[in-house]
Amino acid sequence: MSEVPVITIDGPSGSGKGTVSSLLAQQLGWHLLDSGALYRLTALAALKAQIALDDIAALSKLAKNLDVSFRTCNESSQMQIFLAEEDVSLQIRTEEVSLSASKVAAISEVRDNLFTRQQGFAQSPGLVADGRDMGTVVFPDADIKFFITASAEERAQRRLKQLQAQGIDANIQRIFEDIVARDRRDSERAIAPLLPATDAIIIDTTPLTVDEVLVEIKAHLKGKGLL
Ligand SMILES: Nc1ncnc2c1ncn2[C@@H]1O[C@H](COP(=O)(O)OP(=O)(O)O)[C@@H](O)[C@H]1O
Ligand SMILES: Nc1ccn([C@H]2C[C@H](O)[C@@H](COP(=O)(O)OP(=O)(O)O)O2)c(=O)n1
Repeated sequence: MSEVPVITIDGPSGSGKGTVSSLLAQQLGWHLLDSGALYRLTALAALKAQIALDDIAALSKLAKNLDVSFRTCNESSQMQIFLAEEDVSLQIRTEEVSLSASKVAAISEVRDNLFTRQQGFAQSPGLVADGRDMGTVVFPDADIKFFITASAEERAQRRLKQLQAQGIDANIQRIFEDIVARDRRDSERAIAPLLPATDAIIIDTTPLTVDEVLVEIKAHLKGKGLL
């Protein structure tokens, strides 16, 4: 067990881990770590500074010195993400940044330089940590670990709806292919690959709504005395 209670929620793109982690953190009144955002911010900062995605020395320096802050907007309870005082909450979600983030995330020096920063999010009264390696690498002693997944087809459909709701024109075949390619890169990389921790509770959300996933997670939290 960790000093401050930590819940880890790992899983592939579009499994719903971001939605579920954010709702759970709000409902518990705990802190939230969106670790994927740190990789996205590193990628965005590299694109802005025109640093090549194979320049390991420059990228790891960028990750180390990233000037980022996460702020909760009082009216909407939505998280706003700032890079050097610029609100980049939307910029970090573009396809270009998503693709670049998964490349940057495969560099071990970048991961090492983001490690301590991520652990610093574990503050009282507790932390919900969302990512790929929260339960395996960053918080191996977490109080409870979840790995949430869904079929690639379902995840592509969810992403399509999400983009359409934002008024973004999208193509289901392209989204599906991107998801499969990103899954492959995230799972096959040598360092911190996308894998459930051996002690993770695995939830297949393909047939479930967000509320049903939360109900299932909370039942496990109750069982562990965390609720
Ligand atoms: N269980 C679910 N059923 C249906 N849609 C979901 C479910 N979980 C998440 N979604 C929707 O799918 C989209 C992707 O979810 P998100 O939380 O961003 O995934 P991730 O963080 O794993 O990439 C969002 O629009 C979200 O509202
Ligand atoms: N702990 C983490 C979190 C994300 N990553 C990688 C995986 C993805 O390619 C990028 C972006 O992650 P993010 O969770 O924001 O992406 P999705 O919302 O799941 O599509 O970073 C990682 O390697 N380790």
